Amino acid sequence: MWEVACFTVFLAVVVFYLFGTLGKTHDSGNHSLDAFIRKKPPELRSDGDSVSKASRRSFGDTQHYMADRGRHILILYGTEYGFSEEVATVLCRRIQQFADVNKSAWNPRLLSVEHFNHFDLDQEQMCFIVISTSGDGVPPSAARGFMEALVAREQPFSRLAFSVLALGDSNYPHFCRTGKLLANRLLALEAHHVVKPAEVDGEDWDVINQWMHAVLHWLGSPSAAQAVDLQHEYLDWAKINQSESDGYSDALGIYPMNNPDVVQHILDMLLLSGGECVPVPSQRFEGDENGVSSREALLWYYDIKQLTMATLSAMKNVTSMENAANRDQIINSKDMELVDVLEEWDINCSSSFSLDIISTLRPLQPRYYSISSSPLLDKNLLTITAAVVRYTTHGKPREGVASTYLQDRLVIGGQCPVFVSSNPDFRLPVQNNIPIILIDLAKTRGNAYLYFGCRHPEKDFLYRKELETWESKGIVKLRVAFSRHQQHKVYVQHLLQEDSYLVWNLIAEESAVVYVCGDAWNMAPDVNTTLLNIIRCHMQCGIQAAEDFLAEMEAAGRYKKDVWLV
Ligand SMILES: Cc1cc2nc3c(=O)[nH]c(=O)nc-3n(C[C@H](O)[C@H](O)[C@H](O)COP(=O)(O)O)c2cc1C
Repeated sequence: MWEVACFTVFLAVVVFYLFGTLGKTHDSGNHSLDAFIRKKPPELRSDGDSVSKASRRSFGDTQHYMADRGRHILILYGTEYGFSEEVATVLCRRIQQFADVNKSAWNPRLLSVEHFNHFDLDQEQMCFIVISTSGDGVPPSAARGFMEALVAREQPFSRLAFSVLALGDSNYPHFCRTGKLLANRLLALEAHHVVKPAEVDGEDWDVINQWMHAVLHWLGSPSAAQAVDLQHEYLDWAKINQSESDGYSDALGIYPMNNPDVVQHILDMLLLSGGECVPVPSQRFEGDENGVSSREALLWYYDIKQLTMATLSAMKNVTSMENAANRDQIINSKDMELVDVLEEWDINCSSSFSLDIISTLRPLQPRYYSISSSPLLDKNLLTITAAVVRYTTHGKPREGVASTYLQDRLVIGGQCPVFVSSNPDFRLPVQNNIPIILIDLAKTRGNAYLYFGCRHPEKDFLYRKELETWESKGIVKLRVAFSRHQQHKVYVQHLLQEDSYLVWNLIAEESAVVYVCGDAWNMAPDVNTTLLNIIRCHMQCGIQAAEDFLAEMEAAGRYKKDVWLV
């Protein structure tokens, strides 16, 4: 049962704050906002240890990064929401431990593919890449440049050994597409894979662990040592400090705060005062060297809703719940939150156990909201439009972390940690005389045709006033599909089909650009099918030719999607 209310958040002050403080140090306080702001410059680490910071290099380091000799391994990650980074960090730590235990010379270093200008795969001999798929089967935005550079590259790699761990979600039509493309591209460029690539559905740590196990097994084999020269060249990382901002801004990443009442309840059940010192997940945040209080950690740094298998396994060891079937039911139930398991499992807490539990939790991820304002109107104002998520499962009321934080907990005049995340592909055409067809997206210019879908004119017709004003001024031609207003459901694809001649004419005769924005699960595939039907009908062709036509449009940047699972 979903109760959804929409509202617009104005974030002028917040954004000013972000730009005003990035990179500066903060006086200590209850918590420093700087600590939350995701760093844009490259992350360089030789260890994946989330607690020890001794060997972590600051972004200010400009010395030769690979100053230590050894058998170098480059671990790359391409991430949108942080999970690839988390997995790559674990791999880095395991390789480091493996090298320590076996007294071998493996020397891993971890880097985001975002900074592909700062590493040179021609200089590398062994590279493991963890990369997710985002949008509608596209690379994470931070990985686009890297992927494009690889696609454009013609020269083969002479000696690169690699393996790819592709992260994804099989609920999406293009499962793990980026990782698969990447592995194929590297193979085509004559790199050779030394460990079978793997595809991970969601957070399936069994598959992740199997792949890491295979990586370590390979590193232990004589052929791995032979593959890598000990006398590896040094790379110069002096350029790494340069600002990488490209000025694009499409979504606002918000680090939300968990519900303080729920956090208090968890602290009570864990028998913690809230003042104990807890390390912050350093792979995500630049936190306090000495950790933060357990209350602050649970409020700002850790995900208390989506549990990891590590958390459940740790709790399983100390539960006094006898009934294994009930326990397993909880483990298998995806929407059990920390508070539920603590309540139902009758956990025997000790303070060290409680602190260990916290460190097994996933780092709290930022939530992304499309920016719904234009800098052309006011460059100091940034708005987002959010639906407040409240629902019921297992007989309990639940809430979305970020949307309820914005509505219930972030007070007017308050500050909230944010950063801007770009989607450079989802842009208006450079030539402004080209018509555009916008599907489920409220953004207009010139000859714009907007197909907007919602449930009911009185309930969720967002920006109705603005859109109708623009329509009356001839700025946009508006078509609205209501799914719950009349007896029959009407969706945007039905309106596109009705307007088949117009749509075809715009695409074929006027080189229109089509933008699809919103639901990745139903809407985007249905719109895709409708466009194929329109193409088939007007070109009098078969499905393959229509698919080729649409693929060409996509490759030419004339069919763009910004879609997500709702
Ligand atoms: C908006 C959105 C779009 C996604 N699109 C795809 C997709 O097309 N194919 C896929 O296999 N997984 C897709 N995923 C799932 C992610 O790849 C998966 O959650 C992955 O673990 C995220 O890793 P990251 O945090 O490193 O980006 C998508 C996830 C989101 C939130």
